[in-house]
Amino acid sequence: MELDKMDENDWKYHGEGNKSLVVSHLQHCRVLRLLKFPSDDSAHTRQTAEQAFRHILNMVDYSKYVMKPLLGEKYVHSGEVVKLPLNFVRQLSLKVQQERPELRCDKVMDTFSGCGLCLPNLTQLPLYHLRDHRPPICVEIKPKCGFLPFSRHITKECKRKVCRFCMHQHYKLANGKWKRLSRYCPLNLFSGSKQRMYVALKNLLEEPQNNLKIFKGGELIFSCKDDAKQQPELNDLIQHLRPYFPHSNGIYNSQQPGKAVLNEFIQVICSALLSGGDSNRSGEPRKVHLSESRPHCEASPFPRDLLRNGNHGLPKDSVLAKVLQVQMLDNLDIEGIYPLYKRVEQYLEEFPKERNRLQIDGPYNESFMDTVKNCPTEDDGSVEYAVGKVHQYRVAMTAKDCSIMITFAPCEEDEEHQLNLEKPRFTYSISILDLDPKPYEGIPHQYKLDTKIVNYYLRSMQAPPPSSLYKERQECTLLFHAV
Ligand SMILES: O=P(O)(O)O[C@@H]1[C@@H](OP(=O)(O)O)[C@H](OP(=O)(O)O)[C@H](O)[C@H](OP(=O)(O)O)[C@H]1OP(=O)(O)O
Ligand SMILES: Nc1ncnc2c1ncn2[C@@H]1O[C@H](COP(=O)(O)OP(=O)(O)OP(=O)(O)O)[C@@H](O)[C@H]1O
Repeated sequence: MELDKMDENDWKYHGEGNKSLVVSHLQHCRVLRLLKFPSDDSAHTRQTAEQAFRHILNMVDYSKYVMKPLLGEKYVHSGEVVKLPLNFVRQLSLKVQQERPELRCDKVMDTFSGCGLCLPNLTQLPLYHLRDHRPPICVEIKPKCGFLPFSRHITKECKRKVCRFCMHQHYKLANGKWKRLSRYCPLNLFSGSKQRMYVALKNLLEEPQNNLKIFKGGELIFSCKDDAKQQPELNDLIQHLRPYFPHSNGIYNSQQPGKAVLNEFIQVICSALLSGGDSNRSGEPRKVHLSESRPHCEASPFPRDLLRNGNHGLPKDSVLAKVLQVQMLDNLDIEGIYPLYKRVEQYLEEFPKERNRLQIDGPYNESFMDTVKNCPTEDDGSVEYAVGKVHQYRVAMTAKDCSIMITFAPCEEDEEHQLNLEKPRFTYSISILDLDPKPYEGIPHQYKLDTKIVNYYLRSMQAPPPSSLYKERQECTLLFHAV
Protein backbone atom coordinates (compact mmCIF):
# COMPACT_ATOMS: atom_id res chain seq x y z
CA MET A 1 0.00 0.00 0.00
CA GLU A 2 1.56 3.27 -1.11
CA LEU A 3 0.49 5.79 1.48
CA ASP A 4 1.19 8.81 -0.71
CA LYS A 5 -1.08 7.45 -3.45
CA MET A 6 -4.13 6.68 -1.37
CA ASP A 7 -7.38 6.92 -3.32
CA GLU A 8 -10.75 6.71 -1.54
CA ASN A 9 -12.18 4.91 -4.58
CA ASP A 10 -9.99 1.90 -3.78
CA TRP A 11 -11.77 1.44 -0.43
CA LYS A 12 -15.30 0.67 0.65
CA TYR A 13 -17.28 0.69 3.87
CA HIS A 14 -16.83 -2.60 5.71
CA GLY A 15 -18.32 -2.18 9.19
CA GLU A 16 -18.08 -0.41 12.49
CA GLY A 17 -18.45 -0.76 16.22
CA ASN A 18 -18.70 1.74 19.02
CA LYS A 19 -15.14 3.02 18.74
CA SER A 20 -13.95 2.49 15.18
CA LEU A 21 -15.01 2.40 11.55
CA VAL A 22 -13.48 -0.11 9.18
CA VAL A 23 -13.01 0.16 5.39
CA SER A 24 -11.74 -2.63 3.19
CA HIS A 25 -9.57 -2.46 0.08
CA LEU A 26 -11.30 -3.44 -3.15
CA GLN A 27 -8.40 -5.56 -4.42
CA HIS A 28 -6.07 -6.39 -1.56
CA CYS A 29 -6.90 -8.37 1.60
CA ARG A 30 -6.46 -5.30 3.80
CA VAL A 31 -8.63 -3.15 6.01
CA LEU A 32 -8.12 0.26 7.58
CA ARG A 33 -9.49 0.79 11.06
CA LEU A 34 -10.20 4.44 11.81
CA LEU A 35 -11.18 5.77 15.20
CA LYS A 36 -14.50 7.50 15.85
CA PHE A 37 -15.49 10.21 18.30
CA PRO A 38 -18.77 11.59 19.64
CA SER A 39 -19.82 14.32 17.20
CA ASP A 40 -20.04 16.87 20.03
CA ASP A 41 -16.59 16.03 21.46
CA SER A 42 -14.40 18.95 20.48
CA ALA A 43 -11.43 17.66 22.52
CA HIS A 44 -10.42 15.18 19.82
CA THR A 45 -10.22 17.87 17.16
CA ARG A 46 -7.68 19.65 19.34
CA GLN A 47 -5.62 16.47 19.68
CA THR A 48 -2.35 16.81 17.79
CA ALA A 49 -1.47 14.29 15.09
CA GLU A 50 1.37 13.20 17.35
CA GLN A 51 -1.03 12.44 20.26
CA ALA A 52 -3.37 10.54 17.93
CA PHE A 53 -0.44 8.53 16.57
CA ARG A 54 0.69 7.66 20.13
CA HIS A 55 -2.86 6.63 21.03
CA ILE A 56 -3.11 4.15 18.16
CA LEU A 57 0.45 2.96 18.79
CA ASN A 58 -0.60 2.27 22.38
CA MET A 59 -3.47 0.12 21.04
CA VAL A 60 -1.07 -1.83 18.83
CA ASP A 61 1.37 -2.34 21.73
CA TYR A 62 -1.45 -3.56 23.94
CA SER A 63 -2.51 -6.07 21.32
CA LYS A 64 1.09 -7.16 20.63
CA TYR A 65 2.63 -7.29 24.12
CA VAL A 66 -0.37 -8.07 26.30
CA MET A 67 -3.21 -9.76 24.42
CA LYS A 68 -1.13 -11.75 21.93
CA PRO A 69 0.98 -13.57 24.56
CA LEU A 70 -2.18 -14.31 26.55
CA LEU A 71 -4.40 -15.40 23.68
CA GLY A 72 -1.83 -17.00 21.43
CA GLU A 73 0.30 -15.92 18.50
CA LYS A 74 -1.85 -17.65 15.93
CA TYR A 75 -5.10 -15.88 16.81
CA VAL A 76 -4.01 -12.24 17.10
CA HIS A 77 -3.13 -9.79 14.30
CA SER A 78 -1.98 -6.53 15.82
CA GLY A 79 -1.66 -4.53 12.59
CA GLU A 80 0.42 -1.42 12.04
CA VAL A 81 -0.18 2.27 12.57
CA VAL A 82 -0.30 4.25 9.33
CA LYS A 83 -0.25 7.96 8.63
CA LEU A 84 -2.78 8.77 5.94
CA PRO A 85 -3.13 11.90 3.80
CA LEU A 86 -5.81 14.12 5.39
CA ASN A 87 -7.49 14.66 2.05
CA PHE A 88 -7.87 10.90 1.60
CA VAL A 89 -9.43 10.48 5.05
CA ARG A 90 -11.87 13.37 4.49
CA GLN A 91 -12.98 12.02 1.11
CA LEU A 92 -13.31 8.53 2.57
CA SER A 93 -15.44 9.82 5.43
CA LEU A 94 -17.82 11.48 2.94
CA LYS A 95 -17.89 8.37 0.77
CA VAL A 96 -18.82 5.94 3.56
CA GLN A 97 -21.33 8.18 5.33
CA GLN A 98 -24.36 6.91 3.42
CA GLU A 99 -23.46 3.27 4.15
CA ARG A 100 -23.30 3.72 7.90
CA PRO A 101 -26.09 2.25 10.03
CA GLU A 102 -28.17 4.92 11.71
CA LEU A 103 -27.59 3.53 15.17
CA ARG A 104 -23.84 4.22 14.80
CA CYS A 105 -24.14 7.77 13.50
CA ASP A 106 -23.94 9.33 16.95
CA LYS A 107 -20.19 9.27 16.36
CA VAL A 108 -18.06 10.67 13.55
CA MET A 109 -14.93 9.30 11.93
CA ASP A 110 -11.66 10.94 12.92
CA THR A 111 -10.74 13.10 9.95
CA PHE A 112 -8.28 15.29 11.84
CA SER A 113 -5.33 13.16 12.85
CA GLY A 114 -4.67 11.25 9.63
CA CYS A 115 -3.83 8.17 11.70
CA GLY A 116 -5.29 4.72 11.25
CA LEU A 117 -4.57 1.06 11.77
CA CYS A 118 -3.86 -1.22 8.84
CA LEU A 119 -4.79 -4.90 9.32
CA PRO A 120 -5.28 -8.01 7.22
CA ASN A 121 -8.88 -8.41 6.07
CA LEU A 122 -9.80 -11.36 8.25
CA THR A 123 -13.08 -12.01 6.43
CA GLN A 124 -11.02 -13.25 3.46
CA LEU A 125 -8.56 -16.08 2.94
CA PRO A 126 -5.54 -14.74 1.00
CA LEU A 127 -5.23 -16.15 -2.56
CA TYR A 128 -8.20 -18.41 -1.95
CA HIS A 129 -10.25 -17.02 -4.87
CA LEU A 130 -7.72 -18.51 -7.28
CA ARG A 131 -8.81 -22.04 -6.39
CA ASP A 132 -12.58 -22.21 -5.97
CA HIS A 133 -15.55 -20.31 -7.29
CA ARG A 134 -17.16 -20.34 -3.84
CA PRO A 135 -15.83 -17.36 -1.86
CA PRO A 136 -14.88 -17.78 1.82
CA ILE A 137 -17.57 -17.57 4.47
CA CYS A 138 -16.67 -15.67 7.62
CA VAL A 139 -18.56 -15.95 10.89
CA GLU A 140 -17.88 -13.22 13.42
CA ILE A 141 -19.02 -13.88 16.98
CA LYS A 142 -18.83 -11.46 19.88
CA PRO A 143 -19.22 -14.10 22.58
CA LYS A 144 -19.18 -11.83 25.71
CA CYS A 145 -18.50 -13.14 29.22
CA GLY A 146 -18.50 -16.94 29.34
CA PHE A 147 -18.46 -17.63 33.08
CA LEU A 148 -20.42 -16.88 36.24
CA PRO A 149 -18.48 -14.75 38.71
CA PHE A 150 -17.22 -16.65 41.75
CA SER A 151 -15.73 -13.80 43.77
CA ARG A 152 -16.40 -13.60 47.51
CA HIS A 153 -17.02 -9.86 47.04
CA ILE A 154 -20.30 -10.42 45.23
CA THR A 155 -23.25 -9.04 47.18
CA LYS A 156 -26.17 -10.08 44.94
CA GLU A 157 -26.75 -13.83 44.89
CA CYS A 158 -28.34 -13.77 41.41
CA LYS A 159 -24.93 -12.91 39.89
CA ARG A 160 -23.76 -16.40 40.88
CA LYS A 161 -26.67 -18.02 39.05
CA VAL A 162 -27.50 -15.90 36.02
CA CYS A 163 -24.82 -14.68 33.64
CA ARG A 164 -24.16 -11.03 32.90
CA PHE A 165 -25.26 -11.33 29.24
CA CYS A 166 -28.65 -12.83 30.10
CA MET A 167 -29.27 -10.22 32.82
CA HIS A 168 -28.09 -7.40 30.56
CA GLN A 169 -30.63 -8.40 27.91
CA HIS A 170 -33.49 -7.16 30.10
CA TYR A 171 -31.79 -3.83 30.69
CA LYS A 172 -31.03 -3.39 26.97
CA LEU A 173 -34.62 -4.14 26.09
CA ALA A 174 -35.87 -1.57 28.60
CA ASN A 175 -33.46 1.02 27.18
CA GLY A 176 -34.63 0.35 23.64
CA LYS A 177 -31.23 -0.91 22.45
CA TRP A 178 -32.93 -4.07 21.17
CA LYS A 179 -36.56 -4.91 20.52
CA ARG A 180 -36.43 -8.62 21.36
CA LEU A 181 -34.59 -10.68 23.95
CA SER A 182 -31.85 -12.91 22.67
CA ARG A 183 -31.89 -16.52 23.87
CA TYR A 184 -28.15 -16.77 23.32
CA CYS A 185 -26.23 -17.57 26.50
CA PRO A 186 -22.41 -17.33 26.45
CA LEU A 187 -22.16 -20.13 29.01
CA ASN A 188 -23.59 -22.52 26.43
CA LEU A 189 -21.07 -21.40 23.80
CA PHE A 190 -18.13 -21.74 26.20
CA SER A 191 -19.35 -25.05 27.65
CA GLY A 192 -17.35 -27.32 25.33
CA SER A 193 -20.47 -29.48 24.98
CA LYS A 194 -21.34 -29.76 21.30
CA GLN A 195 -25.02 -29.84 22.11
CA ARG A 196 -24.93 -26.68 24.18
CA MET A 197 -22.70 -24.93 21.65
CA TYR A 198 -25.14 -25.91 18.93
CA VAL A 199 -27.97 -24.31 20.87
CA ALA A 200 -25.91 -21.16 21.47
CA LEU A 201 -25.16 -20.79 17.75
CA LYS A 202 -28.75 -21.51 16.81
CA ASN A 203 -29.87 -18.79 19.24
CA LEU A 204 -27.38 -16.36 17.69
CA LEU A 205 -28.78 -17.08 14.23
CA GLU A 206 -32.31 -16.48 15.49
CA GLU A 207 -31.44 -13.14 17.09
CA PRO A 208 -27.95 -11.92 16.12
CA GLN A 209 -28.03 -8.47 17.79
CA ASN A 210 -24.39 -7.33 17.80
CA ASN A 211 -23.10 -10.81 18.62
CA LEU A 212 -23.14 -12.39 15.17
CA LYS A 213 -22.21 -11.25 11.67
CA ILE A 214 -21.68 -13.41 8.60
CA PHE A 215 -19.69 -12.42 5.53
CA LYS A 216 -19.34 -14.08 2.14
CA GLY A 217 -16.34 -13.09 0.02
CA GLY A 218 -15.82 -10.18 2.43
CA GLU A 219 -19.39 -8.86 2.00
CA LEU A 220 -21.73 -8.74 4.99
CA ILE A 221 -24.62 -11.11 4.27
CA PHE A 222 -26.18 -11.61 7.70
CA SER A 223 -26.37 -9.43 10.82
CA CYS A 224 -28.94 -7.55 12.85
CA LYS A 225 -30.93 -5.19 10.68
CA ASP A 226 -30.34 -1.46 10.94
CA ASP A 227 -33.95 -1.21 11.95
CA ALA A 228 -33.87 -3.24 15.15
CA LYS A 229 -37.56 -4.13 14.74
CA GLN A 230 -36.85 -6.12 11.59
CA GLN A 231 -35.75 -9.72 11.84
CA PRO A 232 -32.72 -11.01 9.95
CA GLU A 233 -33.40 -13.07 6.89
CA LEU A 234 -32.52 -16.68 7.62
CA ASN A 235 -33.92 -17.85 4.30
CA ASP A 236 -31.52 -15.57 2.41
CA LEU A 237 -28.67 -16.94 4.50
CA ILE A 238 -29.67 -20.50 3.58
CA GLN A 239 -29.55 -19.58 -0.12
CA HIS A 240 -26.04 -18.19 0.33
CA LEU A 241 -24.87 -21.30 2.20
CA ARG A 242 -26.45 -23.94 -0.04
CA PRO A 243 -23.50 -24.30 -2.48
CA TYR A 244 -21.16 -25.01 0.46
CA PHE A 245 -23.23 -27.94 1.71
CA PRO A 246 -24.45 -29.57 -1.52
CA HIS A 247 -25.14 -33.00 -0.01
CA SER A 248 -27.47 -31.59 2.67
CA ASN A 249 -29.83 -30.43 -0.08
CA GLY A 250 -31.37 -33.84 -0.38
CA ILE A 251 -29.81 -36.71 1.53
CA TYR A 252 -31.29 -36.37 4.99
CA ASN A 253 -34.25 -34.28 5.83
CA SER A 254 -35.43 -33.83 2.26
CA GLN A 255 -38.55 -32.15 3.64
CA GLN A 256 -36.61 -29.21 5.01
CA PRO A 257 -33.26 -28.97 3.21
CA GLY A 258 -32.79 -25.37 4.40
CA LYS A 259 -32.69 -26.52 7.98
CA ALA A 260 -30.21 -29.25 7.09
CA VAL A 261 -27.93 -26.60 5.56
CA LEU A 262 -28.09 -24.54 8.75
CA ASN A 263 -27.44 -27.64 10.86
CA GLU A 264 -24.30 -28.42 8.90
CA PHE A 265 -23.21 -24.81 8.98
CA ILE A 266 -23.52 -24.72 12.78
CA GLN A 267 -21.54 -27.93 13.06
CA VAL A 268 -18.71 -26.44 10.98
CA ILE A 269 -18.56 -23.42 13.30
CA CYS A 270 -18.60 -25.69 16.37
CA SER A 271 -15.74 -27.79 14.98
CA ALA A 272 -13.69 -24.66 14.29
CA LEU A 273 -14.34 -23.27 17.76
CA LEU A 274 -13.23 -26.55 19.35
CA SER A 275 -10.21 -27.05 17.09
CA GLY A 276 -6.60 -26.17 17.83
CA GLY A 277 -6.27 -28.26 21.00
CA ASP A 278 -2.97 -30.02 21.49
CA SER A 279 -2.80 -33.71 22.40
CA ASN A 280 -1.58 -35.38 25.55
CA ARG A 281 -0.05 -38.86 25.48
CA SER A 282 -3.36 -40.62 25.04
CA GLY A 283 -4.00 -38.55 21.94
CA GLU A 284 -7.04 -36.84 23.49
CA PRO A 285 -7.06 -33.04 23.39
CA ARG A 286 -6.33 -31.68 26.88
CA LYS A 287 -9.41 -29.97 28.35
CA VAL A 288 -9.80 -26.86 30.48
CA HIS A 289 -12.37 -27.12 33.26
CA LEU A 290 -13.91 -24.24 35.12
CA SER A 291 -13.77 -25.68 38.59
CA GLU A 292 -14.28 -22.28 40.27
CA SER A 293 -17.40 -21.35 38.39
CA ARG A 294 -20.84 -22.89 38.16
CA PRO A 295 -21.15 -24.15 34.58
CA HIS A 296 -24.77 -23.24 33.86
CA CYS A 297 -26.75 -20.03 33.74
CA GLU A 298 -30.22 -20.31 35.22
CA ALA A 299 -31.72 -17.90 32.70
CA SER A 300 -30.66 -19.96 29.72
CA PRO A 301 -33.52 -21.94 28.22
CA PHE A 302 -31.35 -25.04 27.76
CA PRO A 303 -33.09 -28.34 28.58
CA ARG A 304 -32.02 -29.40 32.08
CA ASP A 305 -31.68 -33.10 31.30
CA LEU A 306 -29.09 -32.33 28.60
CA LEU A 307 -27.02 -30.38 31.13
CA ARG A 308 -26.41 -33.57 33.06
CA ASN A 309 -24.64 -35.16 30.07
CA GLY A 310 -21.14 -34.97 31.45
CA ASN A 311 -18.66 -32.26 32.29
CA HIS A 312 -17.18 -31.25 28.95
CA GLY A 313 -14.59 -28.50 29.14
CA LEU A 314 -12.84 -26.87 26.20
CA PRO A 315 -9.76 -28.21 24.37
CA LYS A 316 -6.81 -26.35 25.91
CA ASP A 317 -5.64 -24.50 22.80
CA SER A 318 -9.05 -23.83 21.31
CA VAL A 319 -9.90 -20.20 20.70
CA LEU A 320 -12.74 -20.37 23.23
CA ALA A 321 -10.47 -21.73 25.96
CA LYS A 322 -7.96 -18.96 25.29
CA VAL A 323 -10.57 -16.20 25.45
CA LEU A 324 -12.21 -17.68 28.54
CA GLN A 325 -8.95 -17.98 30.45
CA VAL A 326 -8.21 -14.31 29.87
CA GLN A 327 -11.76 -13.32 30.82
CA MET A 328 -11.29 -15.20 34.08
CA LEU A 329 -8.42 -12.93 35.10
CA ASP A 330 -11.34 -10.98 36.50
CA ASN A 331 -11.54 -13.09 39.64
CA LEU A 332 -12.67 -10.36 42.05
CA ASP A 333 -15.61 -9.10 40.00
CA ILE A 334 -16.25 -5.37 39.63
CA GLU A 335 -17.50 -5.40 43.24
CA GLY A 336 -14.05 -6.44 44.42
CA ILE A 337 -12.22 -4.21 41.93
CA TYR A 338 -13.99 -0.94 42.67
CA PRO A 339 -12.54 -0.54 46.21
CA LEU A 340 -9.07 -1.31 44.81
CA TYR A 341 -9.59 1.31 42.10
CA LYS A 342 -10.44 3.80 44.86
CA ARG A 343 -7.25 2.81 46.69
CA VAL A 344 -5.25 3.59 43.54
CA GLU A 345 -7.10 6.89 43.06
CA GLN A 346 -6.38 7.96 46.61
CA TYR A 347 -2.71 7.14 46.18
CA LEU A 348 -2.52 9.05 42.89
CA GLU A 349 -4.11 12.09 44.48
CA GLU A 350 -1.26 12.12 46.96
CA PHE A 351 1.46 11.11 44.50
CA PRO A 352 0.32 12.15 41.01
CA LYS A 353 3.74 11.51 39.49
CA GLU A 354 3.41 7.82 40.33
CA ARG A 355 0.86 7.45 37.52
CA ASN A 356 3.65 6.82 35.03
CA ARG A 357 5.57 4.33 37.18
CA LEU A 358 2.38 2.38 37.82
CA GLN A 359 1.68 2.34 34.06
CA ILE A 360 -1.93 3.40 34.55
CA ASP A 361 -2.21 4.56 30.91
CA GLY A 362 0.52 2.33 29.55
CA PRO A 363 3.00 1.94 28.05
CA TYR A 364 1.74 -1.54 27.37
CA ASN A 365 5.00 -3.43 27.33
CA GLU A 366 6.64 -6.44 28.99
CA SER A 367 6.71 -4.67 32.33
CA PHE A 368 2.94 -4.09 32.20
CA MET A 369 2.54 -7.73 31.28
CA ASP A 370 4.70 -8.77 34.26
CA THR A 371 2.35 -6.92 36.59
CA VAL A 372 -0.62 -8.69 35.03
CA LYS A 373 1.00 -12.12 35.27
CA ASN A 374 2.68 -11.83 38.66
CA CYS A 375 0.07 -10.03 40.70
CA PRO A 376 -0.01 -11.59 44.22
CA THR A 377 -3.10 -13.57 45.12
CA GLU A 378 -3.48 -12.09 48.62
CA ASP A 379 -4.17 -8.42 49.31
CA ASP A 380 -1.31 -7.00 51.39
CA GLY A 381 -2.93 -3.55 51.45
CA SER A 382 -0.39 -2.11 49.01
CA VAL A 383 -1.05 0.11 46.02
CA GLU A 384 0.98 -2.37 43.95
CA TYR A 385 -1.54 -5.12 44.68
CA ALA A 386 -4.43 -2.79 43.82
CA VAL A 387 -2.81 -1.72 40.53
CA GLY A 388 -2.04 -5.35 39.61
CA LYS A 389 -5.66 -6.39 40.12
CA VAL A 390 -6.96 -3.34 38.22
CA HIS A 391 -4.63 -4.16 35.30
CA GLN A 392 -5.85 -7.78 35.34
CA TYR A 393 -9.46 -6.62 35.41
CA ARG A 394 -8.95 -4.35 32.41
CA VAL A 395 -7.29 -7.14 30.43
CA ALA A 396 -10.21 -9.44 31.29
CA MET A 397 -12.65 -6.73 30.13
CA THR A 398 -10.95 -6.65 26.74
CA ALA A 399 -11.44 -10.42 26.43
CA LYS A 400 -15.10 -10.06 27.46
CA ASP A 401 -15.69 -7.63 24.59
CA CYS A 402 -13.56 -9.12 21.80
CA SER A 403 -14.83 -10.88 18.67
CA ILE A 404 -13.86 -14.21 17.16
CA MET A 405 -13.71 -14.54 13.38
CA ILE A 406 -13.84 -17.95 11.72
CA THR A 407 -13.22 -17.80 7.99
CA PHE A 408 -13.63 -21.00 6.01
CA ALA A 409 -13.91 -22.18 2.45
CA PRO A 410 -14.17 -25.53 0.64
CA CYS A 411 -10.73 -27.09 0.40
CA GLU A 412 -8.84 -29.72 -1.51
CA GLU A 413 -8.07 -33.05 0.16
CA ASP A 414 -4.41 -32.47 1.08
CA GLU A 415 -4.71 -29.03 2.65
CA GLU A 416 -3.26 -28.53 6.12
CA HIS A 417 -5.82 -26.75 8.30
CA GLN A 418 -8.87 -28.82 7.65
CA LEU A 419 -11.93 -29.08 9.79
CA ASN A 420 -12.35 -32.64 10.81
CA LEU A 421 -15.74 -33.29 9.29
CA GLU A 422 -16.57 -36.27 7.13
CA LYS A 423 -17.82 -34.08 4.33
CA PRO A 424 -17.67 -31.46 3.04
CA ARG A 425 -14.13 -30.36 3.94
CA PHE A 426 -13.14 -26.81 4.66
CA THR A 427 -9.91 -24.90 5.00
CA TYR A 428 -10.20 -22.30 7.74
CA SER A 429 -8.55 -19.63 9.81
CA ILE A 430 -9.53 -18.28 13.23
CA SER A 431 -8.70 -14.82 14.58
CA ILE A 432 -9.56 -12.71 17.59
CA LEU A 433 -10.21 -9.03 16.98
CA ASP A 434 -11.10 -5.85 18.81
CA LEU A 435 -8.42 -6.23 21.46
CA ASP A 436 -8.19 -2.62 22.56
CA PRO A 437 -7.27 -1.55 26.09
CA LYS A 438 -10.27 -0.61 28.26
CA PRO A 439 -9.74 2.71 29.99
CA TYR A 440 -8.81 2.81 33.68
CA GLU A 441 -11.28 5.72 34.06
CA GLY A 442 -14.09 3.42 32.93
CA ILE A 443 -14.11 1.46 36.21
CA PRO A 444 -16.63 3.68 38.10
CA HIS A 445 -18.94 3.42 35.08
CA GLN A 446 -18.59 -0.38 35.10
CA TYR A 447 -19.45 -0.43 38.79
CA LYS A 448 -22.61 1.63 38.28
CA LEU A 449 -23.64 -0.33 35.19
CA ASP A 450 -23.27 -3.62 37.07
CA THR A 451 -25.60 -2.39 39.81
CA LYS A 452 -28.14 -1.15 37.26
CA ILE A 453 -28.12 -4.42 35.32
CA VAL A 454 -28.59 -6.55 38.42
CA ASN A 455 -31.29 -4.33 39.94
CA TYR A 456 -33.13 -4.14 36.67
CA TYR A 457 -32.96 -7.89 36.24
CA LEU A 458 -34.28 -8.55 39.73
CA ARG A 459 -37.15 -6.15 39.11
CA SER A 460 -38.05 -7.66 35.74
CA MET A 461 -38.07 -11.14 37.26
CA GLN A 462 -40.87 -10.01 39.54
CA ALA A 463 -42.86 -8.99 36.44
CA PRO A 464 -41.72 -11.31 33.62
CA PRO A 465 -41.85 -9.81 30.11
CA PRO A 466 -44.48 -11.09 27.67
CA SER A 467 -43.26 -14.24 25.92
CA SER A 468 -43.57 -12.51 22.54
CA LEU A 469 -40.32 -10.74 23.33
CA TYR A 470 -38.61 -13.97 22.48
CA LYS A 471 -39.46 -14.07 18.83
CA GLU A 472 -41.12 -17.25 17.69
CA ARG A 473 -40.10 -18.08 14.13
CA GLN A 474 -41.86 -21.20 13.00
CA GLU A 475 -40.49 -20.85 9.50
CA CYS A 476 -36.90 -20.91 10.65
CA THR A 477 -36.79 -22.65 14.02
CA LEU A 478 -33.78 -24.87 13.62
CA LEU A 479 -33.87 -28.61 13.99
CA PHE A 480 -32.11 -30.10 16.95
CA HIS A 481 -29.91 -32.92 15.74
CA ALA A 482 -27.63 -35.06 17.84
CA VAL A 483 -24.05 -33.83 17.26
O1 LIG B 1 -20.39 -2.94 28.84
P1 LIG B 1 -20.98 -3.87 27.84
O2 LIG B 1 -20.94 -5.29 28.28
O3 LIG B 1 -22.35 -3.45 27.42
O4 LIG B 1 -20.08 -3.84 26.53
C1 LIG B 1 -20.00 -2.72 25.62
C2 LIG B 1 -20.55 -3.19 24.28
O5 LIG B 1 -21.93 -3.39 24.42
P2 LIG B 1 -22.64 -4.82 24.26
O6 LIG B 1 -23.15 -5.15 25.64
O7 LIG B 1 -21.68 -5.80 23.75
O8 LIG B 1 -23.77 -4.55 23.33
C3 LIG B 1 -20.33 -2.12 23.21
O9 LIG B 1 -20.77 -2.67 21.98
P3 LIG B 1 -21.88 -1.94 21.07
O10 LIG B 1 -21.42 -0.53 20.88
O11 LIG B 1 -23.16 -1.98 21.85
O12 LIG B 1 -21.94 -2.73 19.81
C4 LIG B 1 -18.85 -1.76 23.07
O13 LIG B 1 -18.16 -2.89 22.60
C5 LIG B 1 -18.29 -1.31 24.40
O14 LIG B 1 -16.88 -1.20 24.28
P4 LIG B 1 -16.15 0.19 24.00
O15 LIG B 1 -16.68 1.13 25.04
O16 LIG B 1 -16.51 0.58 22.63
O17 LIG B 1 -14.70 -0.11 24.17
C6 LIG B 1 -18.54 -2.33 25.49
O18 LIG B 1 -18.16 -1.73 26.72
P5 LIG B 1 -17.11 -2.35 27.74
O19 LIG B 1 -17.88 -2.71 28.94
O20 LIG B 1 -16.47 -3.52 27.11
O21 LIG B 1 -16.16 -1.24 27.97
N1 LIG C 1 -9.09 -7.09 10.58
C1 LIG C 1 -10.38 -7.08 10.21
N2 LIG C 1 -10.76 -7.76 9.12
C2 LIG C 1 -12.05 -7.77 8.72
N3 LIG C 1 -13.03 -7.12 9.35
C3 LIG C 1 -12.71 -6.41 10.45
C4 LIG C 1 -11.38 -6.36 10.94
N4 LIG C 1 -11.37 -5.58 12.05
C5 LIG C 1 -12.64 -5.19 12.24
N5 LIG C 1 -13.45 -5.68 11.29
C6 LIG C 1 -14.90 -5.47 11.16
O1 LIG C 1 -15.23 -4.17 11.59
C7 LIG C 1 -16.16 -4.23 12.68
C8 LIG C 1 -15.83 -3.14 13.67
O2 LIG C 1 -14.53 -3.36 14.19
P1 LIG C 1 -14.24 -3.39 15.74
O3 LIG C 1 -15.04 -4.46 16.39
O4 LIG C 1 -12.79 -3.45 15.92
O5 LIG C 1 -14.84 -1.98 16.16
P2 LIG C 1 -14.98 -1.34 17.57
O6 LIG C 1 -15.62 -0.04 17.36
O7 LIG C 1 -13.65 -1.34 18.25
O8 LIG C 1 -15.95 -2.35 18.34
P3 LIG C 1 -16.66 -2.17 19.76
O9 LIG C 1 -18.08 -1.81 19.49
O10 LIG C 1 -16.56 -3.53 20.38
O11 LIG C 1 -15.93 -1.13 20.53
C9 LIG C 1 -16.02 -5.63 13.25
O12 LIG C 1 -17.20 -6.04 13.87
C10 LIG C 1 -15.67 -6.46 12.02
O13 LIG C 1 -16.84 -6.85 11.34
